[in-house]
Amino acid sequence: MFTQKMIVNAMKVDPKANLEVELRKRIDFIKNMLENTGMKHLVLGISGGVDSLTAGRLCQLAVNELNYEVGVGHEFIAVRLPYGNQLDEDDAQTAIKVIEPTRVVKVDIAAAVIAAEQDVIEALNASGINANNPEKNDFVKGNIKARTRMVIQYTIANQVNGLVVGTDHSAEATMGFYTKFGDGACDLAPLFGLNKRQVRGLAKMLGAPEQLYGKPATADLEELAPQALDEDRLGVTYDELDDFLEGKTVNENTAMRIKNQYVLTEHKRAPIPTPA
Ligand SMILES: Nc1ncnc2c1ncn2[C@@H]1O[C@H](COP(=O)(O)OP(=O)(O)OC[C@H]2O[C@@H]([n+]3cccc(C(=O)O)c3)[C@H](O)[C@@H]2O)[C@@H](O)[C@H]1O
Ligand SMILES: Nc1ncnc2c1ncn2[C@@H]1O[C@H](COP(=O)(O)OP(=O)(O)OP(=O)(O)O)[C@@H](O)[C@H]1O
Ligand SMILES: [Mg+2]
Repeated sequence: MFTQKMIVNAMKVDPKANLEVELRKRIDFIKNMLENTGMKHLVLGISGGVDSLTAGRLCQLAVNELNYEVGVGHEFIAVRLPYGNQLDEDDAQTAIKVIEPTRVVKVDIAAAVIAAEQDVIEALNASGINANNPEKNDFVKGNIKARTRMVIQYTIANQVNGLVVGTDHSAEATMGFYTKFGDGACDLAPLFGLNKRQVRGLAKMLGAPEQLYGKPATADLEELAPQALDEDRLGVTYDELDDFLEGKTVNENTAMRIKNQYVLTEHKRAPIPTPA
């Protein structure tokens, strides 16, 4: 069993972090990734949530600095990936205004997601595997959405010879609250080492309005529960998770829930098992 201390050490959250220092460190990290790989483009989906706003603005600041310091041609491509009409589209547009990305590319994922979902359900039913549970299908379809967004971001990265940026931070990583090889797939994860309140703090420093830096987190993947709050799904609040990751004492049931979820999702953070 993992102890709180083991999880805190692995998730690398500094409770005394100075956000000015964190900001500089993360912009430099992104710049170094571009310099070391020889690539000039960064690609990231912008949802309307605080994580992608923060990571997106860090990317833009990194390419702006590189364009000034080492030469032009560095770009941040913000990708809008709605599933049909997005309920919080206004927030996504506000995020884009804050980020001021080099470019915005929009791809509606609905057709691709529906095609994959329907074809698989049909094939499973034809093979004798019952795939007609509406709740399960809705949950599984949520993961298809996250993985379709991954496919599109990598398609753009392939086209422009760029890197895909991830938005995973330490609160999300602890709970494994992401789709394996979906939004969990990326070439760099500049928010890792921050808990959720630190991500919100960075967003505020970067000029986000309160409506975005204080916005309740939603994966927004379920059609049977649009805009469902992460906290309802996780069974713990981000404040509790953040406190846990800062080494503070939290309610015993909460601590147990976090530790259990950390164990259950260890496979998402670990290298792929091989026989040798
Ligand atoms: N012990 C183990 N060792 C190795 N592999 C293991 C495994 N257990 C499951 N697996 C594999 O992992 C799969 C399950 O993982 P996965 O496919 O990720 O699916 P799962 O973890 O069941 O679902 C993803 C969760 O993340 C949430 N999410 C997703 C995307 C974005 C956000 C957000 O906050 O924006 C949140 C989503 O709401 C849902 O609760 C299994 O089907 C299996 O292939
Ligand atoms: N509709 C969307 N358009 C573009 N990218 C998306 C969309 N939905 C999800 N993503 C991508 O998947 C990532 C994971 O979603 P997640 O909900 O964890 O982050 P967020 O929406 O940025 O912030 P929050 O967790 O506070 O809602 C996003 O950061 C973004 O890169
Ligand atoms: Mg979100």
